[in-house]
Amino acid sequence: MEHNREFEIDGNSNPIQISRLALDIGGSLIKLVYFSRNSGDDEDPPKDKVGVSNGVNGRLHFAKFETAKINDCLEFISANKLFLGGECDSGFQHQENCTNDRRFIKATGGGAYKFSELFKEKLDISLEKEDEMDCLVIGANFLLKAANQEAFTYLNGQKEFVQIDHNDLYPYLLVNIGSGVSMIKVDGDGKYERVSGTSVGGGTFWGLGKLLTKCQSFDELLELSHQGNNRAIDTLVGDIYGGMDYSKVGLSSTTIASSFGKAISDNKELEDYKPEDISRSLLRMISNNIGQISYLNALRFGLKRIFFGGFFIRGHSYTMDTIAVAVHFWSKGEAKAMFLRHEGFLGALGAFMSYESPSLDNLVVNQMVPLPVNASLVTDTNFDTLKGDLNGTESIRCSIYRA
Ligand SMILES: Nc1ncnc2c1ncn2[C@@H]1O[C@H](COP(=O)(O)OP(=O)(O)O)[C@@H](O)[C@H]1O
Ligand SMILES: CC(C)(COP(=O)(O)O)[C@@H](O)C(=O)NCCC(=O)O
Repeated sequence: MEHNREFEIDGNSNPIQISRLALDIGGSLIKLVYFSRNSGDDEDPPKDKVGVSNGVNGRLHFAKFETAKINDCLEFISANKLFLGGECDSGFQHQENCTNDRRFIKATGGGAYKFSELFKEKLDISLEKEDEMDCLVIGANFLLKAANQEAFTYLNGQKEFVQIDHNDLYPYLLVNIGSGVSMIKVDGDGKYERVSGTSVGGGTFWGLGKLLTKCQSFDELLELSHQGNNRAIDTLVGDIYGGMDYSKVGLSSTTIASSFGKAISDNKELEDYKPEDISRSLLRMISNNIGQISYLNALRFGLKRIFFGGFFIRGHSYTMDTIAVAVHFWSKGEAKAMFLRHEGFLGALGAFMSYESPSLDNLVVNQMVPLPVNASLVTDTNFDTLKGDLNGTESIRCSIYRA
C-alpha cells in the first residue's frame, strides 16, 4: 500500500511530505491511524484568507491487528513505510532541510510501554507515549465535533445518526469497552475524570467465549452469537415462576433471571450445549452488565448521554441493542446510549492529534468527510469487511491545514 507523499502544500516549490502514524496498543488489539495523500485528493486544497493554499487534502486510514500478532503489525508498518522510513521525526519531512532526527511515532495504550523495546529493535523507532485516558477523550471529542454521521442511537434494530450540537456536547459519559472497561466523565477538552471501570469487558467475552466454545477467533465467536438462543442456557424469570411474570417488581417472564443458570439444573456437560447458545448468552450477560454499570455511573453524575466506544461493540446489532435496552430500561428512558462509527479508534486518533509538528505549527485536522453513504451504515455486514481482514483498513477523506 504505497502512498504518494510528495506534493505542494503552499503553492511554492517546497514539496512537503506528510505521513503521520499513531498507535493504540491495547490488551487485545493494536489500532493504527495514519494520514496520507492520495493522487485523487489534490483538487481544491484548503486555502488561507488570501486564497493561498495552506493545507492538503488526504485520507485518514484506520487499521487494526491482534496484539498477540504484533509482528504482523510491525511488518505492515515497515512494508508500507508508514513511519516514513525517512530521516525525520514525527512523520513530517521538509525535504530540503530534513535532518536525520530521532525517529518516533506517537503511541498510547499499555502496549506503548510493553513493546517499546521491540519497536526500537525491529524498526529503529521510539514510541512517544501519550496517556491512554487523555487519548480516548481527545479522540472522542474530536470525532463528536469534526465528523458528521459519527454518533448514532440503536434501539430495537433502528439505527439513527445523532447530530451533536458542539455547544451542548458536555458533559457526557464515555464508556470504552476494550479488554476491560473504562468509564470517563467528560466535561470539556482536557477536562475529564475516569469515574469507574470493570474488568468484565471485551476480553472477558473473548476469553470466556474461547474457553467455552473452542472458537479460535473473536470474529468466529461473534458470528456464532448471531445464530444462538440464550434461553437454552439462561434461566428466565418464567422458568422460576412457572411461566408467569413477577409483576409485583416489574419483571416479565422473559426477563433473564440468571445468566447460564440452566447449567446448574440440567444434567448436561459443556459439550451438550450448542456453542452458539453459549456465545449469545455470554454476549448478553456482559453487554447487559456494562449497560447497567454505565447507567449507574451516569445517574451518579446526572449525565443523560452515554457514548460507547471500544472494539468490543464492532457495530454488532445484538451487542448495541442489549446495551441500549439496559440503559433505557434502568434509566426509565432518561439516559440515552449512543454508539460511534469509529468506536475502536478513539485512543489512536487521540494519539494522532497529539503530534506537535515544528515544521507545520498549528496544524489542525478539519472537517472529516465520511465515506460515501453506502459505506456509512454501521451494520454487521459493513464490519464484515473489517472482519475478514484484520488489517482491513477504512479511510476517511479529510483536509489538514495550518490554522
Ligand atoms: N478482530 C478482533 N480480534 C480480537 N478482539 C476483537 C476483535 N474485534 C473486536 N474484538 C473485541 O474488542 C476487544 C478489544 O477492544 P479494544 O478497544 O481494542 O481494547 P484494547 O485496547 O484492550 O485492545 C477484544 O477484547 C474483543 O472483545
Ligand atoms: C486497564 C485498562 C484501562 C486498559 O485499557 P484496554 O487495553 O482494556 O482498552 C482497562 O482494561 C480497564 O480499565 N480495565 C478495568 C479496570 C477496572 O476494574 O476499573
